[in-house]
Amino acid sequence: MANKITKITKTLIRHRSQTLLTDPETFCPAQAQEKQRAKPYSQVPGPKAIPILGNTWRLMPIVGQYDISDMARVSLLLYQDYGKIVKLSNLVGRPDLLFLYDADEIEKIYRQEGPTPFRPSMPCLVKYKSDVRKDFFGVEAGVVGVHGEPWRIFRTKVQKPILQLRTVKKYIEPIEAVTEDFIQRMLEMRDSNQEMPHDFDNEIHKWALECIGRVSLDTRLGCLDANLPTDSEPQKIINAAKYALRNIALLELRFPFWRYFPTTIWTNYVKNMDYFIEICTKYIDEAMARLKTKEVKDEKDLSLVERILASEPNPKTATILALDLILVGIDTISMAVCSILYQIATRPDQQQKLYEELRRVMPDPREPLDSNKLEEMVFLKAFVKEVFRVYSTVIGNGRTLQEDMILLGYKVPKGVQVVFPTVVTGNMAEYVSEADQFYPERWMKGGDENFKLHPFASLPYGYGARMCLGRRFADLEIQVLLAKLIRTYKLEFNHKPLEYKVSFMYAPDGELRFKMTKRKD
Ligand code: HEM
Repeated sequence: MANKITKITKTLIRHRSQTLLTDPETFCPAQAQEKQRAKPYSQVPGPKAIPILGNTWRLMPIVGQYDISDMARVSLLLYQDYGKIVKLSNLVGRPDLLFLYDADEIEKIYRQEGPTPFRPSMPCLVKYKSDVRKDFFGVEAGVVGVHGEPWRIFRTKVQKPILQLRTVKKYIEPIEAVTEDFIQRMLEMRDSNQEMPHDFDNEIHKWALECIGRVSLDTRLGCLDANLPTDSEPQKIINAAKYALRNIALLELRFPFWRYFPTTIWTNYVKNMDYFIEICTKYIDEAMARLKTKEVKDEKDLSLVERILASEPNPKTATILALDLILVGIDTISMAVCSILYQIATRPDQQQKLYEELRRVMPDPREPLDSNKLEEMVFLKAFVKEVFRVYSTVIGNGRTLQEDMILLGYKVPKGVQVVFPTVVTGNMAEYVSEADQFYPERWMKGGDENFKLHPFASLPYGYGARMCLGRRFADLEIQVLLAKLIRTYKLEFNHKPLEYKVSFMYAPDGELRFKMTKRKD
């Protein structure tokens, strides 16, 4: 009998300790209490939905109260009207959007995400990859618009070479060469007032495309040639990229007619995407042919594309990667550059500080850049971070919850798309001291220690396993351009101040007629 009791007691103790280890609520009573006290999801504040059209009408042209091009202001309005957690529910054909303006809660979501974070973006790209061109993409459809295990497998294959500093450093020289050509083009483009043409943003697009072509297709596409004919290949790629990205917001946020029948925007979108596949296949096949005849002694001699081709004999992987990099790597970087150049041109004191740093690091501007010199440009990097904080090029990031969570005291079910409006949180006094001041030094070591800077308030490249795959190249391209340009030229903007708008990215809206004059030394 005594034996039986001991056995039962032991079983109970084992069961109890297992429960303690596996059930977080028993393990952490505070969590259990939080869950008990949490309010239902239905009580999350937000604009009221109307029958049939739900809240989608709010994003429709004319009748809608929110203009997509004003999305940055919309996310601020939602915060001002409803507080730190706002639900936009009953959107036709898509799950609820939950806007979250609390950096601690954003941090909680990022830190708890599992091995396959789900970024709710680009349903039209998902349809294109998984349905319209399933024949081409198959299961290994890349990283953009791909989720779960297929995303993890693809990302694991390409992540190491693309994020390795060793690989990125190899591109300082090629990016510098592209940038020198671009600056030469800028000089040629100046009008009699030494100002850039009205469509200078198109020129920045060409520079971005030339950089991404060099990195992801191992080629100089020739976008910076003067008098590029409108039907030339590079101009066609630029137009296609612009079209695809600028229409994604319309396709995704407005009433998704394209899901039910092929609208004009959708049909053109598909044509553009098909064109990208054609271009990427052409250049990757050429790179493969070159690699086959190349004598390789060391992996270090290989370019990024060649490293991928060497490890993945099916060129499809390199082709799909190139496609993804081009899809997200042109507009993001060129809009970021439009914004950064506009800020440096309209802030002469900051430009002077940057110039002094560059003169110190690059006493002879004709000498090539290297990683040590770039490392020393601390003010330059801080300036770029401050532009991203105040004018977040990507206005927000997001995650689809893969587990139920308690956020700011509400029970939020899995499947809800949580939006992190970086453009608002990066400017909240609660997270950033003197948030309304443009102060790059806040990002520098040895700055004011009492300055608050919540690490999750401004994350221009996202966070975690799904973070921007091209961030190292983006940083490199921006640094090289700013360093080369401001070391030798003064940039001014002598026109009416520009407002920022969202045309997929958040950037100054208007003609970037910068005045460019040579410095004396
Ligand atoms: C300043 C320019 C750029 C900004 C602000 C930016 C920002 C971002 C952000 C916020 C994400 C989402 C990250 C997340 O979910 O946590 C992202 C993803 C991504 N970015 Fe960038 N990006 C920039 C430039 C580039 C460039 C130049 C490339 C290509 C060379 C690139 C390639 C990608 C790719 C492939 C993804 C998807 C990663 C994945 O889902 O696994 N980005 N970017």
